[in-house]
Amino acid sequence: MAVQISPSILSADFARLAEAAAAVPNADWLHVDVMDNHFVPNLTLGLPVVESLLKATSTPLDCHLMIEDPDRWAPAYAEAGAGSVTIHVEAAKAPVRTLRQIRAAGARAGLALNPATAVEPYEDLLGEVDMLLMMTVEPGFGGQRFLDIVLPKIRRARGLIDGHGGQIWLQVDGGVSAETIERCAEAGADVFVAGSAVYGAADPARAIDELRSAAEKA
Ligand SMILES: O=C(CO)[C@H](O)[C@H](O)COP(=O)(O)O
Ligand SMILES: [Fe+2]
Repeated sequence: MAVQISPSILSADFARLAEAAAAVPNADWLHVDVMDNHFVPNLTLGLPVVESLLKATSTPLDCHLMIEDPDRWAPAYAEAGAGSVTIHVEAAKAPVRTLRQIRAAGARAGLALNPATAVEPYEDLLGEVDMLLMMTVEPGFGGQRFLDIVLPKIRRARGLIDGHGGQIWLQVDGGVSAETIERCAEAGADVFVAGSAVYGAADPARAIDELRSAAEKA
């Protein structure tokens, strides 16, 4: 699978989100971190902002829901037009139903795992997902340090995906930079979220090009 880069607008200026989207025409996705101050200790944005962003950009939205009740809210993001909607296994009470609802609404269905959550118990859900998201920081904030301890799990997830034989993407999120992206790619990731490494750079589009070539080299 070709490398895909999904810059996280968490590190952009929330008063200028349309400009943040326009600054990265070479992005494959725009990663939107939805946080509710319950599942994670931070509060960001929700459905109304996603609806406005959808009107402001043609780049597909990759919505990462860090919320307590994804079963209630995830389908609405898909119905609104998000290209991908990811729910956390630690939060979902009915993940199979919710993943099916996301797909039925026309979006790609993602399943996210916190750094300490093992992937093996979710092997039977692979048929329900289009993407696995491996958190490489504890969710809640941008700009954190990449957790190397997640790399063996990324390798195991790659093995499970390859064994499954489907077209499941493997995303990494948290502390992904020019310095860490090669390790993620070597471990088998193919979709890379980067917030501070893109929006903290003087030239966000150039930062994406650099991340992409580093991942492609690995
Ligand atoms: O889900 C997230 C945090 O919970 C963000 O997507 C992630 O942290 C991106 O920011 P950075 O690349 O700066 O780590
Ligand atoms: Fe995220």
